[in-house]
Amino acid sequence: MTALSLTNVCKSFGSVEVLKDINLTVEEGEFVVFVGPSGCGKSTLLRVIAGLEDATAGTVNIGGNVVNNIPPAKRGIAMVFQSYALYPHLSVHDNMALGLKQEKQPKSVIEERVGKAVEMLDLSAYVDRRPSDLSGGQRQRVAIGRAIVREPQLFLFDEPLSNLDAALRMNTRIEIAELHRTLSASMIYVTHDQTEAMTLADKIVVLRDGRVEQVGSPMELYNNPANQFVAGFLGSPAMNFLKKAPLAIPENGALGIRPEHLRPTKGGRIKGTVTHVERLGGDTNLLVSTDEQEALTVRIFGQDGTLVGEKIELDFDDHAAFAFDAEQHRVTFAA
Ligand SMILES: Nc1ncnc2c1ncn2[C@@H]1O[C@H](COP(=O)(O)OP(=O)(O)OP(=O)(O)O)[C@@H](O)[C@H]1O
Repeated sequence: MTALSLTNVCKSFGSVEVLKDINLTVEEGEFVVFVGPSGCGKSTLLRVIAGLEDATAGTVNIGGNVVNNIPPAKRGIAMVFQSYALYPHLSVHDNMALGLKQEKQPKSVIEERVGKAVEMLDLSAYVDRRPSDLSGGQRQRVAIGRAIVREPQLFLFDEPLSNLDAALRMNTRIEIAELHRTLSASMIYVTHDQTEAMTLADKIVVLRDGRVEQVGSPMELYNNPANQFVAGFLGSPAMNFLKKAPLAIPENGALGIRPEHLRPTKGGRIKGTVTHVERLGGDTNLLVSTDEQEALTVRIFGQDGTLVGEKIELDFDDHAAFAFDAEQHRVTFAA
């Protein structure tokens, strides 16, 4: 069954068109990530689905029902915000129970659902604490718990990890993935972090300037990007784009090569000078300025003794490279 379908959804604020003709489906149990640069409309799209904003045009259908005129509380969704949005004067338990109380659920149901969520999220030791006495990660788990107890048809996450530090972000990301496996629930997750998108999603929706650029599984998008924007957005370090390429590319186009596909090779087709070395322990990134004055990143697996200022020759397998035309669309290489 389809958990969500959006048909020709548009949203304008005054004369500013923020969402332009969005068509999209989320299947039941699917984890869908909306990703894109700041200001591309991710949060607005999530808020239109939640009912916190009205669509200017188009249809929002949740679980088979058109919900355009249905208020947020009746849409069968639960939303988790970046800012947690917890009530400071309520305990963890009461924060999680509040939505159910407002729905006038019986006390036994409230206690059972809150108890289950507390256990699932490892919050047993904190049920009586106020949010101010919790760490950022614990607060976000409470916010997630508050969503879980409502047993929604669809979970909406709006950049839930952006206030957490790097280590906690990774742990919480894994917890969210585990939660998705346990609940088998439909989830939509907004982020501008391509690592979160790649690691969490069954399906990624890449947005740019209010439009859908491409939809697909993480590996489909990584291995088969439709255009230069998607190719450059997914992958870290980002794909290199060469204007002066050692292969035939369209006029004013670009050759795309991922950093991990470039390797130092004596007599290699790309020649340059190392301008910076990033030693990450497990990997080494070399920043190279080519003899054609273009900047490249090379990712070397493991540790590498290359020094800044060294001359370097690089090569790559032709089949691992991408060609883009002057409009940044992907094209196949001429045979
Ligand atoms: N209430 C509003 N009134 C006017 N413009 C708005 C309103 N809300 C959002 N916008 C504009 O809509 C565009 C998309 O905003 P949105 O918050 O959806 O982007 P985003 O992709 O989520 O960005 P970020 O990653 O920075 O949160 C932006 O240009 C923003 O300024």
